[in-house]
This record gives sequence, structure tokens and C-alpha cells, in this order.
Amino acid sequence: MTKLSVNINKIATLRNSRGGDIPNVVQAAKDIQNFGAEGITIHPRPDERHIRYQDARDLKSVVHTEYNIEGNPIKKFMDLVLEVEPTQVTLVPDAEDAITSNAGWNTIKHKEFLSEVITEFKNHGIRTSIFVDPDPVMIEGAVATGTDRIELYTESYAVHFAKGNLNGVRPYAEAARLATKLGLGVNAGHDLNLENLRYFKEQLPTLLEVSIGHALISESLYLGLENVVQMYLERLK
Ligand SMILES: CC(=O)[C@@H](O)[C@H](O)COP(=O)(O)O
Ligand SMILES: NCC(=O)COP(=O)(O)O
Repeated sequence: MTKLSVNINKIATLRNSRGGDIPNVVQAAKDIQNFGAEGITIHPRPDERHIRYQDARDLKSVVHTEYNIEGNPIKKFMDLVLEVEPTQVTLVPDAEDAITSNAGWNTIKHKEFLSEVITEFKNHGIRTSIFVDPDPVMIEGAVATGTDRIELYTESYAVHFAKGNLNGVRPYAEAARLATKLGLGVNAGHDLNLENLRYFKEQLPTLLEVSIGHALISESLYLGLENVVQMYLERLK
């Protein structure tokens, strides 16, 4: 079974555009779970331009599905995650000024750093995942860090799929096979949408979780949030 974790950063972005508290991210998380989503993902960035650190704390008591916090493990982020103790932390090597996540970890170069951070989170009972490109060397490097899971960075798949190139999924299918063989759980995310999700899921039978935000919230403007959550769940069956 592949779980749907809804990334609610975009709901916070909309709220922040006007100040105030509309839409309310805590209510959105409650509703999204009531609509059937199996997880809530947030990705607080150091400048808090999307989801805020306080949102992460406020969400703790309402997320009764899988709570996934993504981000670059700078000290401030690590302290937040250790305080909130979500189900899972996903480590993403995003630069402070990056518009969105745009690269996976070099798990060889950063092996020591990742191993230390992962050990700290695991000692607190938090499942770890690291954001990686579908590169066998990086998957093998991920195993050496001690992480529980990887999150495959799916932008390249989404770009190929949009151009009609179904072969873009091949590196992902191979990466997932290798990761599973080596004992890693496999998550995926970035630019997944209603069009490209089903095929991706079909090609990666061991896929445990997808986190989806930008497309899902955008599609909800036209189709409604409840309806769209149901449509994603249907594609993951
Ligand atoms: C790791 C990843 O791909 C997502 O966390 C993505 O960065 C979504 O966050 P934004 O919607 O804030 O770009
Ligand atoms: N980890 C990926 C994520 O949370 C959402 O990415 P996107 O759907 O906003 O591109």
C-alpha cells in the first residue's frame, strides 16, 4: 500500500500572502485527514515563508495520521523536529534561497554529517528519510548513513512524463528495486500530480508513501479539496 501524505505548505503560503489566519492550516490538516489522506507533510524553511515553525508545533496535536516534516537539518530545524517528534523526518539539502527543493543529497560526500543527524533522530524514535535522486551510487550511499527510508526526487520523472516520455520512470523503478533489496523503505515526491501518479505507482510496487502538495492544492482550486484527495487515493489503489 502506498500512503498519500498531503504537503500543506501551499495552504500556508496562501495564508501568509495576506497575513491573518485564512486559510487556517490546522483546520486544513484536520479536513485533509478526514477526507482520507494518510499523512500530512510540511516543509518549514529557515525564512518561514511557507509553513512556519509555530505551525509545526500547532499541528502536532491534530495530525493523527503520519506526520512528516521535511527540511535541511540546520540546528534550528533539528531542534524543532526533536521538539515536535513527528512520525518521520525527511532530510532535504535545499539552499535557503531555493524557491523549492531542487536536488537530492550527495550521500557519499555528506555521509558523516547525515549519519550523525540520522542517529540523533532515530535515538528519539523518529523515522528518517533522505531526499535523493534515482542514482544507484546515492542509494548505496544512503544505506551507509543508516537511514530508514529514501524519498526519490521525482521532478525529472514529472518532466519526462509531461513530454510523453514514459521511459523517464526507469531510473526510479531501478532505484526503488535496489533500495528495497538493500533494506531501505521507498518514498517519493516532487511534482507528482493527478496525471503522472498512477503510472509511477504501477512501476514502483514497493512505494510506501508519496508526499504531494503543489499540484494537489492547485487542482483543488478547480475540483475541490475533498474530491482531489479522493482522486489521488484512487490512483494509489
Ligand atoms: C522535498 C520536496 O520536494 C518538497 O518538500 C517540496 O520542497 C515542497 O515544498 P514547497 O511546496 O514549499 O516547495
Ligand atoms: N516531498 C515532496 C512534497 O512534499 C511535495 O512536493 P510538491 O508536490 O509540492 O512538488
